Amino acid sequence: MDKHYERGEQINNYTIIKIIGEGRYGIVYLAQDKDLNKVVIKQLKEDMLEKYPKKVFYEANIMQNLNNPQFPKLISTFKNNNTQGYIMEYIEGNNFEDLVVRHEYEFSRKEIYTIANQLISIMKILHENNIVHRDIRLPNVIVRKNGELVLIDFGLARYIDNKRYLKEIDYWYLSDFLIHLYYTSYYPESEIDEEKPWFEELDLNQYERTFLKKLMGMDGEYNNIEEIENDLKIISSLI
Ligand SMILES: Nc1ncnc2c1ncn2[C@@H]1O[C@H](COP(=O)(O)OP(=O)(O)OP(=O)(O)O)[C@@H](O)[C@H]1O
Repeated sequence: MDKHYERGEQINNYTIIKIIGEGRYGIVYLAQDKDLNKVVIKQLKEDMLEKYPKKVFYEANIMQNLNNPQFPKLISTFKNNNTQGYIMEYIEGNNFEDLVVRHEYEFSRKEIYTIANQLISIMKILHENNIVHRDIRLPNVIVRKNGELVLIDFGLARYIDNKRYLKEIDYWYLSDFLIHLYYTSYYPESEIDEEKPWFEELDLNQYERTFLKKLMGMDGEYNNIEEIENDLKIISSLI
């Protein structure tokens, strides 16, 4: 059984405030230093450490190589008696799942294009560093108070190898992310709505539809991020 740190306990001079998540790989805590600066601590589960001693540190390794405000900074790794893991910068703000599900926020076209643009910039940094994130989903993008987006959770991120780990998977996730935002202003016409795919259900113009499909590889495919940027520019200029 993995140790679960309680409120007030310490990991490397950081005081635990509470658990904010627990997945297959680890237990995630919110903690603070003596000046009350918050950090996030990821404690790796013992069985995962045993099974995948290298893989479980990919996230820390990749974060260490990304020095940019669009990603949380890795502060340090830790190894105590029975626990191991890493400590990272805490990003204050709402994630997109909170905005969509809890706040029921309806995104306008203009906002969706701005978000798409920011996500593309984030993907550009990643891919230039040869990293594919593989999990760009609503809960993994936080909006800071100043409107900047931050991508978190590099648990599935890998170095691009053009065999198993391809950059195109992030294009697919970008499309899926944007489709979720389009759905925030979608209201079915009748209660008993027939099952339709998103590209028929959503009120998209032909450029948006092709853009989203192409990102998913359903209608041709993008070869690079510049092509994606160009198409988004055209779409944005039409509103
Ligand atoms: N650097 C960070 N700053 C702020 N919040 C964070 C940060 N990293 C993770 N979180 C939050 O902590 C919670 C758990 O994090 P995370 O998703 O990485 O782990 P998890 O619980 O194992 O989830 P999953 O199994 O879905 O990957 C989430 O609510 C996430 O928004």
